[in-house]
Parts: sequence; structure tokens; C-alpha cells
Amino acid sequence: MSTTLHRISSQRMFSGNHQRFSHYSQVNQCDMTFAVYHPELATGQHLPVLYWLSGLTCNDENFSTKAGAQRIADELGLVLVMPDTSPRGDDVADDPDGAYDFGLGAGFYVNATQTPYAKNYQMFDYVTKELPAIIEDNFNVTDKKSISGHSMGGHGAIICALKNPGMYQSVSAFAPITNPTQCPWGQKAFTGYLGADTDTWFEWDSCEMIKVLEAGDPFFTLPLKVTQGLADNFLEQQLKPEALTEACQRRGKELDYQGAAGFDHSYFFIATFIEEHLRFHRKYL
Ligand SMILES: N[C@@H](CCC(=O)N[C@@H](CS)C(=O)NCC(=O)O)C(=O)O
Repeated sequence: MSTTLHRISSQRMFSGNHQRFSHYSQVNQCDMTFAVYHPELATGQHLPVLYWLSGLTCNDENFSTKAGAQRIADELGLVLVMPDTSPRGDDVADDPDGAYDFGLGAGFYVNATQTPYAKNYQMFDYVTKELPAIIEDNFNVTDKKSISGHSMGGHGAIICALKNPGMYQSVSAFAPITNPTQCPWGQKAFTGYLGADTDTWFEWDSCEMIKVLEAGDPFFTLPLKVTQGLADNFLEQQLKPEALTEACQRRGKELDYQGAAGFDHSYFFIATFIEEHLRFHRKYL
């Protein structure tokens, strides 16, 4: 069934346009917002897509206004697609205390199974199925796609790749929450979205999934790049980059890991390294 898109805004930017859309999401059963930057290097040219998944508290606008990605995407001929980080709306369940790390702005890119979240929080299906179908139906894109993100979204990007063998050409992450079953942000989110039975959490944890990957899984050869600020105040308690580097090392999975001295968790960090990540993805798209 085709989806009706409502254009919220359209701004000329470099050779192309930065546009925001809303639409009714079948999987999340509410209106969702996303942004697309499409270079117009040659009118009508079909271009590959990089999906960007943002972190806690964000919507589509944090990345589009702070990362400075469009200038490089324009040069490289890459379409950027930036979804929101959760369902939204007055009828969508939120954290009971309105906390920033669960509920609105914090969908964690999982498919919730628990009441009342299961009704609207199907963010994994949204970013890996519904949104790509909408993008392919409505924009001049090829079927080549890669995925990247920050923090909750950095982990989300890795999970999307792990759970969809062959779907992406490359994956990268800035300061991902690598091992959510072992950190407070992840434990809170997974308890709320997936329930108290921790056995159901492992298929949503990148380190746990890498541990049990079958030999020959396409993830083993998927280009993977991670950049982590070493002055990030969430480093030890929430992000645990060594959990991911160790999981990859144990399974012989190549990982281009860069610790960036002096950088924190902010979009100043992302703005500094986004060009490296976009050039990395372009090689495979
Ligand atoms: N609000 C939280 C931190 C939330 C946070 O740092 N969010 C990151 C993603 S995990 C972000 O990108 N924030 C929005 C921004 O910097 O524009 C706190 O004060 O501890």
C-alpha cells in the first residue's frame, strides 16, 4: 500500500534540497517525521542512501542542523535519510516520569513487545522495512544503502546490519551503546520495551549477537567503522567500546575502531568525524 507523504519543509542546500516529511506509519500506528537530503548532481540521477539513526533526546533535526553532513553528501552524491528516534503524539506512551532515556525520543530501534509500548514502538521495523520502502517509492535512489548513527542510534545501526544480512553495504557508528544488556540506559529500555525476561534481550544487543553469529554470516565481511570520543562522559558506564572491540576480536570480525582523544559525546564530535564516515560509506555504495 502506498504511503501519502506530507511535506513539512523544503530548503535548497548545496546542489540539492533538504526536506522534512510526515506520514502515517503502518508499523508504528502514528504519524512519523523524517528528513531527506537529496543532492541534485544531475537531475533525475538515482543515488545510494545513507540512513542516519540519532541518539537519545533527538529527532531528525539534531543531525541535519549540527553535523554538517550535507556538504559532503552533496560532493559524494549520497542521499541522507534521517528518521525520528521514536513514535510521537499525544496517544503514544512515554516514560511514566517523563525521563529522557525512555519513551519519546528514545525508541532504541527495537520492536517493543510490552504493553503499552508494543502498539507504537516498532522502530526496528520502521527503520529497516517501512521507511526504506517509502524512500525507494518516492525518491530517486538506488537500492544500495548503508547505515550509521550515534549512541543509541550507533548501536541501532549495528543491530540493523546484524539482523538484516546483506541489506547494507557498510555500517558505522559514533559512540554506540555497544552492550545495552550491560548498561543502565539499555537495561531500562529493554525492561520497558522487551520485558523482564532478559533472554529476550540478547537478540537486540550487538555484542551478544556477534558472539553467536554463525560462520559465514555476511556480517563478518560487512565493512564496520566505529569512532568513540575518549573524553565522552558516558564512556565507561554506558558505551563500553571495549565490549564491542573484544566481541569482534574474539570472532575474527574486522572493525575499524578509532578512539578520538579529547572528544566528548556531542555533535561537535560528530561534526568533526562525519566526513571520514561518509567517505568510508561511499567506497562501498
Ligand atoms: N540529556 C542527557 C544526554 C542526552 C544526550 O547526550 N543525547 C545525545 C545522544 S545520546 C544527543 O545527541 N543529544 C542531542 C544533541 O546534542 O543535539 C543528559 O543530560 O545526560
